[in-house]
Amino acid sequence: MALGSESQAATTADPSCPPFPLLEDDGGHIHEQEQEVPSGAELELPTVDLDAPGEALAAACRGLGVFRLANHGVPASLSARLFATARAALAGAPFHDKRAQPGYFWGTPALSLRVRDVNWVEGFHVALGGHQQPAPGPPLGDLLDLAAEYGAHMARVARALFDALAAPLGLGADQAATYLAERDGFLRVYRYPRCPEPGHLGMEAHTDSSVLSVINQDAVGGLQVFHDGAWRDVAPGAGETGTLLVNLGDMARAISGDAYCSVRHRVAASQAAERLSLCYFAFPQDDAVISCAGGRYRPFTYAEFREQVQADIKATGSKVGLERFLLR
Ligand SMILES: O=C(O)CCC(=O)C(=O)O
Ligand SMILES: [Fe+2]
Repeated sequence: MALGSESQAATTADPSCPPFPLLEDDGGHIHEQEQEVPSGAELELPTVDLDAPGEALAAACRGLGVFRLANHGVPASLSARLFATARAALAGAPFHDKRAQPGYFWGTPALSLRVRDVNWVEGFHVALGGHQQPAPGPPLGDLLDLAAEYGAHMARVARALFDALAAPLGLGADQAATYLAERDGFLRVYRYPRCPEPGHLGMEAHTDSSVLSVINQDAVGGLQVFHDGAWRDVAPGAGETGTLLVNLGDMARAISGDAYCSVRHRVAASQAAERLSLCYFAFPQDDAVISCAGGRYRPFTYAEFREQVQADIKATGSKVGLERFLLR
């Protein structure tokens, strides 16, 4: 059931693609456990209006933990320019050039260390929050400039959503401020290249460690949400200039005492079309003590949580997450 040889990683003919390992003769064994889980019908998501989030937001957070966001105020022209630049920087550049660029990654090493589970994805990790980046030439330099402008919109959106979803939790002013460091989040610019064979995931199943994550995707689709015991497709909607998609992460679940849902999700790889997405993640401040009266978790700092996740991934290849902090 193992790959013939990890050293025999095959590349596709496309020079923009990283050397993703392909299966040799026993196609389809990857993610066999995932594939035992049934696939259900497409999942309808609720829509929240950022101008009037109200009860729709609270219901979406308590229910699915994922929703579409309308009236988000991100200019369609900014989104379109960012996608075009991302396409040029990823699909339009040879792998050998990209791998030398700051922030470039492929195969999501942060989520899995096992070669056989490598994810069919590449991208750039862009730290927001004013860290001085060396200024590379175009198209990556342009991408970073646009990402900074887009990141400011994401911070605005995240703060507005957080204040609305935190209100019913009765957080103090200090908690409301430190539980979301919206300007210090990061942006991942993903490209899921066309995959030459079935049985691969673009991104394996996980919950986000964030407070909340905001996904902007093209019209290709591939995102799936685990709901009622099945993997359900999420329609991409109108694509890059339409509604955004928001999902809550582990920190929203912890500060709400499990009232809010940190949704399990993954991305299917497609043989038919490549997919681009821009994902923004907002976290608590590193030293924020996450606690919830009557909750199931012991108080922990966000830095502690992040370090535990990294340690678990290093030791086992997978994230354990909040279970690690359960009160004994
Ligand atoms: O590309 C996407 O739509 C989702 C990516 C994702 O789930 C993640 O980066 O955590
Ligand atoms: Fe995610």
